[in-house]
Amino acid sequence: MTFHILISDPLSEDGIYPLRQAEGMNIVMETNLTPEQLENRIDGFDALLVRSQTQVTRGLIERASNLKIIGRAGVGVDNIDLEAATEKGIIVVNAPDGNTNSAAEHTIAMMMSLARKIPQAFHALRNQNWDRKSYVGVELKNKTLGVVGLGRIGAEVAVRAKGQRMNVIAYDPFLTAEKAEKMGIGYGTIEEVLKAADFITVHTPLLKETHHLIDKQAFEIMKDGVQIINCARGGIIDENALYEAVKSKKVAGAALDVFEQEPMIDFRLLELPEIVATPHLGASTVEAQESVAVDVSMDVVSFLTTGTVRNSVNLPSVPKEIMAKIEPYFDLAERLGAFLTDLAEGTATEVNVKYSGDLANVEVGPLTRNMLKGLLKRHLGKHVNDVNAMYLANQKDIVVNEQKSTEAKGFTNLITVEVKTAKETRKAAGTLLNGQGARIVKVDDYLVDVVPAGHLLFIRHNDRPGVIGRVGTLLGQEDVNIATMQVGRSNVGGDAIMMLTIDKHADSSSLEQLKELSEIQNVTQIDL
Ligand SMILES: NC(=O)C1=CN([C@@H]2O[C@H](COP(=O)(O)OP(=O)(O)OC[C@H]3O[C@@H](n4cnc5c(N)ncnc54)[C@H](O)[C@@H]3O)[C@@H](O)[C@H]2O)C=CC1
Ligand SMILES: O=C(O)C(=O)COP(=O)(O)O
Repeated sequence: MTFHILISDPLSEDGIYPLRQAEGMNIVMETNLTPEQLENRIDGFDALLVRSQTQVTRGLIERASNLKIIGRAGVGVDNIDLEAATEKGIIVVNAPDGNTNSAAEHTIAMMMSLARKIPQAFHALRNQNWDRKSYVGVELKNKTLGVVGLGRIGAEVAVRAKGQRMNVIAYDPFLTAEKAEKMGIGYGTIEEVLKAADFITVHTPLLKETHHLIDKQAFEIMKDGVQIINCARGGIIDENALYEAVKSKKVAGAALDVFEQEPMIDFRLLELPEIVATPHLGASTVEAQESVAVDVSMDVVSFLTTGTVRNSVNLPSVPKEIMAKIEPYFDLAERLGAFLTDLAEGTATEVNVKYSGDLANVEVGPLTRNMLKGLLKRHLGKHVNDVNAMYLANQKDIVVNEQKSTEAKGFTNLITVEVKTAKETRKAAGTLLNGQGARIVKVDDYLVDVVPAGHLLFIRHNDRPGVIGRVGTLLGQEDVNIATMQVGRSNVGGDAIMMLTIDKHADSSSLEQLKELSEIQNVTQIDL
């Protein structure tokens, strides 16, 4: 089998060796495509690898009928329409750690350039202007650096700034007093940080919530003569507000690596002598590029060949050791979902899944997604997978509840799925028997022991002498061989069930004849 991989932004050749070494990878590198050319090119590719340049829009995703994985060789995924990818069941992975160091070093370099006006002085010198008066800077020592966003890069910047003998104060919604104390930095609300700082550096992702986080009002509460650094994302700082704040001397200078529009088309900010800038070079080191390309290539190979990834952005990551525990149950969960779709009459409005026994102590999200995949695939088709199963369930207004219990009624593990429709509530429970594989052990309130595979008939009837024989005879006449049969009843002469495994799909006329037999209430065929 050959997988087709399109690399549409420049990636380190040394870093993509996991792709080059893997068998069956057809790698196409086309890094100069226009958005239109890319849209016309994408169909047929299984994987797309990008950096920040390629805009992976909904339009592009819609044209990518075969795409399974988008790999972002870097951190920020704001150039990828995650919602569209998730809806289509395309997994998005990134390389969150590989460029942290380079981005932090670049931030410090930018702050020092800004403080000592190095780019401006160099520019003057280049123009043969020996000017020592215009480029008097300020020291970093004893100044306060405000860090907005203390994640991987923000934290590395904070550590380095302390090395410059700066005081550091940070704001991050996840920053605790203990962590701040451990790092030897101060913390506060965003307002407190903005008010206290001589230099402010932003390190948040670009989200709806962080768009124009630093706007006109934010500049107003800052110290006069504050200096700003942005090596995170254009758009976190409102460029128009920054322009005005620099013009009015509120802001003494700004160092920018990233811009609202990239590549830059409006150079107005750069006309201000207080601005220093680089064209999004934070991650542009040999080391970072190799590292992010290796990480993302490994995930792409791993996903295409084994279905597992380490750094998914649109699917919660599960630690390897937990994955090893739950993976054996994926198939059972999916089959239970499929079984109940066929069993329950009407469309599911609520699905309750209960994990008992061993499973109560592990992360079960992936199991629920597999169960939903089985449940939804019947009606929504092959494109349902564990990436989009939860999204599709939400979209169809299906309420999904998870429950856990250490008590497993004699089994070491048990997955019980209850499906509610407008018409009825149906239930099935399954387990993995040591060495014997998956079994459905309960349907509604009846105990059974059925391998969840092949062609099944679930029959509800009245517990009367001769019913079982009549079913067997009729199926025999219809040339349908019964492989296994289980019976159960609520009480003698009451409601009863038959659960048959048959060797082939029974046609609808056979099912109609079965339904016409006296004492038969209902017949459901389930193909797993
Ligand atoms: N210039 C460049 O070439 C590079 C830029 N980046 C960008 O740097 C940024 C940070 O990357 P990482 O540190 O790896 O990400 P991260 O995910 O480790 O850290 C982001 C932090 O921002 C915090 N945050 C979220 N919303 C916030 C808010 N409203 N206010 C304050 N904090 C908030 C989060 O809690 C998190 O701790 C991203 O935007 C990334 O795209 C990353 C690498 C290179
Ligand atoms: O990793 C990130 O978020 C970056 O901004 C790096 O972008 P790039 O891969 O250099 O286009």
